[in-house]
Amino acid sequence: MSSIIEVRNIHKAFGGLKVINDCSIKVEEGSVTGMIGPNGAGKSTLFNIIAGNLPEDSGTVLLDGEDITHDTPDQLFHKGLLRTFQIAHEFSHMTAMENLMMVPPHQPGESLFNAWLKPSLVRDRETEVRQRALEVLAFINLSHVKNELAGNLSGGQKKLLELGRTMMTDARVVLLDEIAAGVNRTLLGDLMGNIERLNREMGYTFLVIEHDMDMIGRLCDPVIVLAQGQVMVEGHIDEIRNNQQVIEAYFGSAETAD
Ligand SMILES: Nc1ncnc2c1ncn2[C@@H]1O[C@H](COP(=O)(O)OP(=O)(O)OP(=O)(O)O)[C@@H](O)[C@H]1O
Repeated sequence: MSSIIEVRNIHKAFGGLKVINDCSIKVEEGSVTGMIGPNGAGKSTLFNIIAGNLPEDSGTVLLDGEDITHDTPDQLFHKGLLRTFQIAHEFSHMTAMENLMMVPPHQPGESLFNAWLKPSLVRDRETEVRQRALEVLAFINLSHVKNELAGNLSGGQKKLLELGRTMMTDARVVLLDEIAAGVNRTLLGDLMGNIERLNREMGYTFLVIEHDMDMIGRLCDPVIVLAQGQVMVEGHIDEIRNNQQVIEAYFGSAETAD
């Protein structure tokens, strides 16, 4: 396997606080790589840098060997690197189906020029997008709520919809930031099953920040442990759980490594 994402020697400080400290990681293509670490370890900061939401102080991020350090989230979206975001306020007033149909980039329907001159193209494209949205809803088991406003969905259903949005485009790498938080066990099972299927059947690579160790244990291999803005250790979850350094890093924080 080759690296699809490579983070090289990233540094980031907020004022005098060094949060990411010469951090280097590799995410292998086709993997579901987990990232764990005590509160404040710098996991979200590193995610934000990879996803183009936060500038680094120094260092490089590569996607398939291409330097993407200064790409915007929109540019990364077009290159197939996405992160899930909570459904924004304005989207909560749209149905689950409409939320999915909003996603595709370069939708010809958005262009007045196309609407005037190529109405059939717009119609074809809309039919295609609608069809894909229906397939995504079936895949994520939300067909029964397709006409429900996103704001009325349960926490877990919203997470499924967020994952579904990544399926409306041709994603290659998806960054998941604590998607298990507040999701009930049944829907969490659905969510994990979908991540596994997207990985196995559609070749998605995932980088997952998660505090839920059951989810990390079931889905992720390898697991990277971040502490004080650096990689402390990387390996299979069983090695991580028994690693003395990791146990000590968690000791005294709100989380435990078991
Ligand atoms: N925009 C910011 N301005 C100042 N300090 C920040 C900013 N963002 C994060 N920090 C600080 O950087 C440190 C790392 O935060 P980060 O959210 O990356 O950690 P984390 O590993 O994701 O933690 P958690 O598991 O609690 O989400 C923390 O001390 C945090 O307070």
